[in-house]
Amino acid sequence: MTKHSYKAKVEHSKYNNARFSWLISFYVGRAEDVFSEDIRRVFVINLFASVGVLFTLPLGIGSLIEGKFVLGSLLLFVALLYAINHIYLRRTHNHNLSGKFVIYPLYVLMIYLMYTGGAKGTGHVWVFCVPAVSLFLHGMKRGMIELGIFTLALIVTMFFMNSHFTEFGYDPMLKSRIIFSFILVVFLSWIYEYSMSRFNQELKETSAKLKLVAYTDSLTELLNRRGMLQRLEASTYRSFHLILADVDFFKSINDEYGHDAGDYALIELSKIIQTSLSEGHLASRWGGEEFLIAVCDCSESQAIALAESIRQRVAEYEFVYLDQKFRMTMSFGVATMNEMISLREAITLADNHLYSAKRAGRNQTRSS
Ligand SMILES: Nc1nc2c(ncn2[C@@H]2O[C@H](COP(=O)(O)OP(=O)(O)OP(=O)(O)O)[C@@H](O)[C@H]2O)c(=O)[nH]1
Repeated sequence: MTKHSYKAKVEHSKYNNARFSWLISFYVGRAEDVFSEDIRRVFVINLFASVGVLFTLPLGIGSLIEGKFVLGSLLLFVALLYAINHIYLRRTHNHNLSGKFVIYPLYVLMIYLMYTGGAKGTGHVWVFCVPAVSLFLHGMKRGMIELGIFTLALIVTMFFMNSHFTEFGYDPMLKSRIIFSFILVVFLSWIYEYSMSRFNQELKETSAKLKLVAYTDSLTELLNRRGMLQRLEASTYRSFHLILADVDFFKSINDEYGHDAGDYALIELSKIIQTSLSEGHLASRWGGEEFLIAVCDCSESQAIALAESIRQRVAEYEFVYLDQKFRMTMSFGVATMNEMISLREAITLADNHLYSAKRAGRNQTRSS
């Protein structure tokens, strides 16, 4: 990475951190990727747990003051659970388990509210928050199954149990409408969750495609320079060998056989290079007719031997394009990156050695 692009990256991340600092401090204080699906889930569950505490705590205290001991205790218990859950999530980021601590107490609390009628018969007004939370936390399939069971539990509680709900004067027509409007909210939440998950999926696929295009050379399908640098910079290897290879007199191939034949030759060369490499080795199209190869887990002499074997395979290969046949050679420069020699320095060294190979007559490998 150049100094300039590194500085730009740091500046960009500072900007993002400042822009989203309230979000970051709210959920986990982790700033690498505020848009990842995992972090979005952690954020929403944390937000829900906080809002849950804000609602259930005063409602619980209010119910206790009104003398509703069971309802008040249940609300305070849920508030406590959500507060603990919030702390647990901040520490572990385990949103799968934490989500269960949010949704199951919510189901129980809502059924209890429907059964008792809540404060002055208003219990049912809270039930409409369930579908969105359930579908968000458990996804469309499991969320819908749980919502189906929950709806059945609501119907049983409202119509077939001697619930206190009846005491507040709700006639069957009104109760049916509450159930129907609940089902409508389930349906609307399902549509929303469905379109969101489709959108997220498409976003992920597009992002993967864009990354592929940004890091791949379209002609040879090898990594391009950006892709190779990114992989080398992200590598955990402390030392690897770089082989810079350049086609000899490629301009004359283009001039003599045409640009399309030149393109075909580059594709064939990339195949020869790729089939010469072992797993874990990287090959890239570094420039026009230049290829950069990175090999690790081997000695410098093995890297030179690899360059030599590719050189020989290319020299012996007959390129056939339409009715034209031609041969080509390549020159190679080998250098090593290690604790003493940075990636940039190793690339420059490989380039210098390649230049030496060219000056010495081409079709050869040079190293330090
Ligand atoms: N067909 C084709 N030609 C390309 C492509 N990219 C670069 N080139 C050509 O590669 C040639 C490189 O020429 P030079 O830099 O003079 O090098 P050279 O002729 O290989 O000579 P030496 O490297 O000194 O042996 C130029 O003619 C470019 O047009 C490409 O994608 N397709």
